[in-house]
Amino acid sequence: MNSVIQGEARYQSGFGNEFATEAIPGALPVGRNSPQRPPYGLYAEQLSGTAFTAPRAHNRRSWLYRIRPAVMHEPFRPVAPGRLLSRFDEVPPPPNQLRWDPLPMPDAPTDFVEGLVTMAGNGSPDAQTGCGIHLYAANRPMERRFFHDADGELLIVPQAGRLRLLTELGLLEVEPQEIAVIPRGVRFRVELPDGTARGYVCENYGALFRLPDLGPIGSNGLANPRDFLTPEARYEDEEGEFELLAKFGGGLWSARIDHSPLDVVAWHGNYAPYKYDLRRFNTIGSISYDHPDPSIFLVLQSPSDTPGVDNIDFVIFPPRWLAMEDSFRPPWFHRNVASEFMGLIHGVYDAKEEGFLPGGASLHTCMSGHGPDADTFARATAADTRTPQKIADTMAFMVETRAPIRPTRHALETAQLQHDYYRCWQGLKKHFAPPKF
Ligand SMILES: O=C(O)Cc1cc(O)ccc1O
Ligand SMILES: [Fe+2]
Repeated sequence: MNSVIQGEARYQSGFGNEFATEAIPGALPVGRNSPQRPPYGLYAEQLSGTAFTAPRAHNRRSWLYRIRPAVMHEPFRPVAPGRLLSRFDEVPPPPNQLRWDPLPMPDAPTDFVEGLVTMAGNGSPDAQTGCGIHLYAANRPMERRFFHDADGELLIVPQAGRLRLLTELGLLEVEPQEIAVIPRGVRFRVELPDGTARGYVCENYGALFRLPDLGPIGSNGLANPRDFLTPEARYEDEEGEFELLAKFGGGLWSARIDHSPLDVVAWHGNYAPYKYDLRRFNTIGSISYDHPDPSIFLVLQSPSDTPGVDNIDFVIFPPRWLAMEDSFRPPWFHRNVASEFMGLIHGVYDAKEEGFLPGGASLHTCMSGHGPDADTFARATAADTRTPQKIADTMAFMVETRAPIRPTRHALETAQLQHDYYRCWQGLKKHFAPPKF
């Protein structure tokens, strides 16, 4: 088997492959999914991430061979969801440009789920369209508790501190500048190897993230499929008092469970968590003139029902060379029918000299004007564009959505909101000098 070993974790490479993995040799049934008696007394269970009848190219499901079936837990009861939300009608969405300082690390003991704070979103889990955009800041591991999100798949973007994601289908270890995707419904718990962790989560209510078509780019480029890593099977055989948390219907629920649900000894299929190192992205740009549309930086897309118009585009702005001649090289001034929520993982973003901090966030909603701040404009209009320029030490990302992104009440009332954000454009000078006739 083509195994990729990183630290303690073992992965299989490829995007959406038909993987097959067993923690004990012989645990995977051969030739059928649901034999009368699966090997070693395991239970067979199917986990479907798309409709049974979805076209083969988009059909995602896995078969799990586990010590106990997932149904074995006590009833779920609602619990206070903290600041984790799936409703975006609390406040009228302002058309203002918004920006936030990083979320402070918590004072009180806070695990990954407790540390989730919803900043914005659109659509709804029931409608199976849109997304929730959350930040997290955590300082303790999830102990004796597990979580699954029935509302959407979770795209996790660590900004500070590594995460150990122990999932039903195996272990993912991710660090800042890597991302992880946990499919809808997959149970997991999060440990913090560095003691604390902070980052972003995009909860995708719509179609599963996939790699975009490459069109005229050809058969390689952007995020290459083999750089996506899915864990090999790994299981816990533990009994005791545990808690199973579920996000469902926008709410948070809790059930007692008397064993670890991470008890999948073997699995096969194409519905599984994965991780990707954003530094592997094959960035493509202009080698003649002009700054291309940010779609050139697309890592993963969640398509909508309208061809070419995505529910979510997950886009990154990685280190790269700028070679465009006689061009304004940074992102241009623009307004967009789509809405743009951005985060900064590392370094400085090339459209903002200051104020957009690692761990911070910005939101430029449908048709709100934005672009380079006054300092960036001054620098870029004076730059010598006869030579290429390297943008190094940077990693920003954007969650771009078809529907307007609506901030939560918390996002508009938090102390992290930068009330003076608009000022970064107020220094743009009038340069108009018409010819005198
Ligand atoms: O607004 C932004 O900073 C994101 C962005 C970057 C870019 O290179 C082109 C368009 C765009 O919206
Ligand atoms: Fe933009």
